[in-house]
Amino acid sequence: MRKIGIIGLGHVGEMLANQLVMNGKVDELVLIDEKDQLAIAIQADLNDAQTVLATHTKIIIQDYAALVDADILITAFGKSALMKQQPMAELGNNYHQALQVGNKIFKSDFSGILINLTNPNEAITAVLQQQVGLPQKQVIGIGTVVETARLYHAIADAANVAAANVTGFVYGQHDGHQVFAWSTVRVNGQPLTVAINGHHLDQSQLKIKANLSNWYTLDGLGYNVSAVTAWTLRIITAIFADEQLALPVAIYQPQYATYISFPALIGRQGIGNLLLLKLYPLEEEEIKSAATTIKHQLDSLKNIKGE
Ligand SMILES: NC(=O)c1ccc[n+]([C@@H]2O[C@H](COP(=O)([O-])OP(=O)(O)OC[C@H]3O[C@@H](n4cnc5c(N)ncnc54)[C@H](O)[C@@H]3O)[C@@H](O)[C@H]2O)c1
Repeated sequence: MRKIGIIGLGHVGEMLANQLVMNGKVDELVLIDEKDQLAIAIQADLNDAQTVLATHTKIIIQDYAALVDADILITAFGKSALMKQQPMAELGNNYHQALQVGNKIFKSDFSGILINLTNPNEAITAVLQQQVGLPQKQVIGIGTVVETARLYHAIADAANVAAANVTGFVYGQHDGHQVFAWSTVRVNGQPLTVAINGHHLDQSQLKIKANLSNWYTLDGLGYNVSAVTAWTLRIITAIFADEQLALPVAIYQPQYATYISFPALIGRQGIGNLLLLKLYPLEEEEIKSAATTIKHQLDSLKNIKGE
């Protein structure tokens, strides 16, 4: 039996629940939000939709105790409307929510893999890991997975190839101190220093295009939802199938002594081996600097702890 929990049923949590149920990807789904009526509404709506499906998902709502035997828990609580002010504007609010939610998860005796989507991603993942008390390899953030996907999209468009032909990673801090590790990027095995499918690709243009994709989405919708949902589903599949899939998720990286977005293998155990790739010295420096930014963000939380 596959059992998943989702905490926070806003744009992202609701879409994720919808995709999991509609595609028959889960046998039991636990849905939790601070708004009771929202959880009741989503449960009713999904159960109505299930009348046409050949699969069935048992949907449980507002019950932390039901997480005890869940395989995977997604945290997607927050207040994404704050991001219109600036990318890290959710920090104070989400920190307080993370303390409360983390404590309730701890009391539920949940022992599976926690995937955190809440922003600021690396910092909140670190806070949740502390609160929940699970081993670091079982507490993962979505990190720079979506930034990496945007880079694939930009390269695929510029070189007229499929995004699936692109590999490589953006490291660092989601929505903040991102590090585009060009040394890791390949298109069908070729580095960007050679012509790709007859196209000479300009790194700074690719970076602008990747960031623009985020800008267009936020400008028109006011939030991001489809890409993060699709990649979370991809991670869920990798966990259930024990794939050892490499993605730049937010993980505890001992070398930097902090949670940071860094490529690692994902499987049934959560995080397996980290990918210690040979990067350009400048990239190494930038990752170190991103780690410092994340540590400062975590330090700043100590000052608001007493609120
Ligand atoms: N990493 C990414 O690529 C990415 C992409 C999109 C969103 N996000 C982040 O994911 C989070 C959710 O995004 P969204 O657009 O769905 O937000 P949203 O504001 O639409 O919804 C958040 C939901 O969380 C609920 N909530 C708040 N505090 C709670 C608590 N203590 N317990 C239970 N529920 C609680 C709210 O009631 C609301 O329904 C945000 O932090 C957002 O920044 C990350």
